[in-house]
Amino acid sequence: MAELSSLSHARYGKDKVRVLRVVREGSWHHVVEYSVQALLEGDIDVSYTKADNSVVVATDSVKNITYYLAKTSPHILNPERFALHLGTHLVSKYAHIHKAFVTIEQLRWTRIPVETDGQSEPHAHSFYRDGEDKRIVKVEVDATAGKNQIVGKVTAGINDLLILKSTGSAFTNFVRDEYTTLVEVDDRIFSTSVDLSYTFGQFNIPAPKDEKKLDFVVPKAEPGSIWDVEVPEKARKVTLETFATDDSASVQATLYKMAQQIIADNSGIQSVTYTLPNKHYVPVDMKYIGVDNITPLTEAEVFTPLAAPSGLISATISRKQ
Ligand SMILES: O=c1[nH]c(=O)c2[nH]c(=O)[nH]c2[nH]1
Repeated sequence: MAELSSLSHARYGKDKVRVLRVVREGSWHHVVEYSVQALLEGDIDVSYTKADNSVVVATDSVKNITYYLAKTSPHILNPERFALHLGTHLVSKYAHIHKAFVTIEQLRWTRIPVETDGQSEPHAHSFYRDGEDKRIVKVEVDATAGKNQIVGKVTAGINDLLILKSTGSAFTNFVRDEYTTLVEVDDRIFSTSVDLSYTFGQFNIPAPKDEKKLDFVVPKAEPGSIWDVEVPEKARKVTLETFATDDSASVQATLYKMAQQIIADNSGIQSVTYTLPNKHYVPVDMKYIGVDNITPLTEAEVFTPLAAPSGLISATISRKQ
């Protein structure tokens, strides 16, 4: 049996480490809620092939390290930096672990606006979930070339940002043949659930200098770079505003405009991927109850969402070298 197969890929760690962290600046509190996945690669083959656990940093320990850094890292409020800090610690602490893959899903907690003296002010310690979209950060920390030559790679973005526009969207001039039943429309509902990810160019990470390998140094934050904390909010804003204002010829054409704008705005971003389901809303034919809701089609007022099937439009747009 042994000669027939070999281990070609191995990676393990902890998934769904859920953490809410409170940072107190006096009475002004910050909160973040993350679900963290931290996976390891390295000289771990014998744990699979020889039942030798001496190379295994237990996934329970990976969970404990995640909580330890959630408590101690000065970068906890920023998921990119926290993920890089965690990954850098893992590859620095363990000689035989060469790569760490950290994925963070961040849930929204936004300050509740409270009216005080006729002015709406964000509350100091009360928050609400103002959207089911999540911020996603995927980090690879690679110390394969040596513990003093650590390389970081980051892809970040958004999942599940649900949007809809009731006009400003057309779909015409597509292939017409014996399979075509779709009618051309110059006005329709356009709804999608945005998954966006953008990838930064790789960068060097200084090795932690302290004995416990807990140091993590953040360099100067050039605008549009991985260290620029404004990038995520800018990308979300561009996505929403382009969707709202584009006179859409198709999901494809609007997607391309969003991605182009993100690349133009952020010099550190190398490529942008959107995945956009076309969540169809169909006009209801109400003739059977004596109401005309569908002539002309562009003036339909009552629609029903079609759960399935949906279109699925995806593309990656890359910066020209
Ligand atoms: O924007 C669209 N792109 C398509 O590729 C497509 N296909 C379809 O049936 N409707 C749409 N809409």
